[in-house]
Amino acid sequence: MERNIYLQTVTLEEALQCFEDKTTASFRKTIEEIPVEGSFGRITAEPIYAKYSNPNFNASAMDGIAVISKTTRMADERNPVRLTKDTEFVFVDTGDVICEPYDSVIMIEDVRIIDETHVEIITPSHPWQHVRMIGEDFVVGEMLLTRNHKITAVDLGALVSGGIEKLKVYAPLRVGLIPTGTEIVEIGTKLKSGDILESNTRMFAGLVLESGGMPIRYPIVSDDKELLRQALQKAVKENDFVVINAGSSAGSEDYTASLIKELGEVWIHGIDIKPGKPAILGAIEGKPVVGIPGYPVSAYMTFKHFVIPMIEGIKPPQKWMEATLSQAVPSSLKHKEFVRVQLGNVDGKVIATPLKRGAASTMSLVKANGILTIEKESEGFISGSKVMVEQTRKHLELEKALVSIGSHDLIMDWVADLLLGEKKETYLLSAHVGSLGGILAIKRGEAHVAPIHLLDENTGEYNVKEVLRYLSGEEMILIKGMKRWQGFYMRKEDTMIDSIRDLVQKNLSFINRQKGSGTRLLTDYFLKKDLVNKDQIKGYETEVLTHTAVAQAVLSGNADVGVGIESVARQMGLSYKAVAKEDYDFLIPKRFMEMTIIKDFIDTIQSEAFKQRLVEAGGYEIEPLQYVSIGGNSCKITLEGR
Ligand SMILES: Nc1nc2c(c(=O)[nH]1)N[C@H]1C(S)=C(S)[C@@H](COP(=O)(O)OP(=O)(O)OC[C@H]3O[C@@H](n4cnc5c(N)ncnc54)[C@H](O)[C@@H]3O)O[C@H]1N2
Ligand code: MOO
Repeated sequence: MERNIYLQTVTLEEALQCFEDKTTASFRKTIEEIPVEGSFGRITAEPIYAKYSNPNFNASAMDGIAVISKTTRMADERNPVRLTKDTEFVFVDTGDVICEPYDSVIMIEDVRIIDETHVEIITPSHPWQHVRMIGEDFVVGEMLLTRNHKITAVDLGALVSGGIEKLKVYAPLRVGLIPTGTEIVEIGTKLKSGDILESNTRMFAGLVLESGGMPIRYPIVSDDKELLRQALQKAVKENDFVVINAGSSAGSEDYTASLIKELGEVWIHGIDIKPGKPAILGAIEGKPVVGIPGYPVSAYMTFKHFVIPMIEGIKPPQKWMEATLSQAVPSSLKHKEFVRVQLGNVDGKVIATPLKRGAASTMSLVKANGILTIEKESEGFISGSKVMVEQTRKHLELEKALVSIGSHDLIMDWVADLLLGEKKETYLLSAHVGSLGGILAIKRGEAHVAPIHLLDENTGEYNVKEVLRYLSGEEMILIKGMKRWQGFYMRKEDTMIDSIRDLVQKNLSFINRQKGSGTRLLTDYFLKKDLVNKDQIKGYETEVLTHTAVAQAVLSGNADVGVGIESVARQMGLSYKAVAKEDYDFLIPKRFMEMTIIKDFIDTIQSEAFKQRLVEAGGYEIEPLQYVSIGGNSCKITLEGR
């Protein structure tokens, strides 16, 4: 069995430098001449000069009459000047040619029509008044665009006005994309256990297009060295740049590095970054070849660092901003790490909420609008640290982000969707850290809203006590009215229970929620009520962060029973036994209540469309909203509905 152990790693900076040095010598861009109509988004290969002036003649800028300026010099209120058609004036419209002897235009509003052939004016018209002189915009021979300029829509207008029919641009870099792996299958295949849908090169194709290149995607190649060799040789022949996806690490069937070495050279294998460590940089026949690690986030990171700048010809500009971390991000000291974050603006402070760290988490890429870099040999950051974050979605305005941190529920996804559907501007960023985590985020000024459901066992009341306990200083609004059902998740055949006691008696395993979540509190309340000790529960120590993760564990057989909301049980087709109806409240600092994003949020949860979704999902009830005002150690209900 052939294995390649590559643990020789270099820093990202060294790798970038090496790649840049080695490729500029060997790698040229071809230039092509194309019609102007097809040049949008292309990069100019030479400066472009106007063939015509704009305008190309003296043109009237207004509807009116063209006059000879010197004949109007004496006009005033008391001594109007009378002009005769065709010798002293002609009627002109905007854009008409102004030619000798005329040199000036008077707007029609300022002309008194006397008869068919005579007009009078009462103010002099100075030379070139309301005339766009030849070349006013640009003159023949003037440079319209420099070289290395990416052609935009407005540039197209200027080019055509300047008479440019064809222009020289760089041929888009042809980027060959080879997906590899015996377990990798095309979209449309019915998945068997072990199959993985080929998604990385689809993402790459998008990234190549976004950067102005031309993606050429090849069929999936299984882990067979000969087939891979053929695919690689073909791609090298047909492209300027080749990307091989997966097979980069130390597996017994990871051939990428050894093949590139056989056919060309490998400069680097292994970079001190996470995700993205096993990346390979090399060349075959003078064309750069990059071996990309298979995990989607690793794939994205290496593509972003090594392929995109090569396509664009320049390193794309980065936009950095300072942000406060809402959760700790510890690091292992071993690599430079890239953590995907959600950036939002709370009270003028940019808050970065870290997303899932795993290299296989595609959703962390989908949800992120920023990337936080943790340098090698750094222990990471504690919650509340000020960090610099690279913004990845510049079109999203942070001011429009409604930051929600707290308990998990599917309804937050529906709210997000409805906000963008109906309000179109406010977008929801929601992080699931449990109810207590939500209250603490509000306390630290890191969220606008916290969805919470914390039961007070003694009174049966929800949330008020905990809000008072942590947030007695500032006035808070607790929006009440949402109710939801929680119960046991079970598989139909074998794991049916009616109570926690049954769970113990039937010796079934449990999947728990994290400490600080409302569902964990509810579970502990069931235990107390049924006089069951947590040590009797198999799996009590295994925690996950969401209802969906609990349901998935039960569905897959990794656990037998869990506690969660009804809507998720229905969505995932699990058996379910209802046990408790709880208040799912929204905690909002009073000072935010007048913000548009908060008003949009409240409008949305009161909308018919939202209620409709609750009905469709099942397991929810919504009553007219009540605003409970909590602050200064007091609690009063101030408003009913809106
Ligand atoms: N013993 C070691 N094992 C691994 C190491 C290591 O240092 N020592 N590194 C790990 C790291 S870090 C990464 S990253 C991965 C890279 O793996 P490969 O590039 O060899 O890729 P595969 O093993 O073929 O695939 C891994 C994984 O990636 C996903 N994948 C692959 N191709 C696609 C695709 N076209 N579309 C979507 N997803 C894809 C899939 O989940 C594969 O299972 O190696 C670790 N191992
Ligand atoms: O480099 Mo791997 O990408 O850390 O997962």
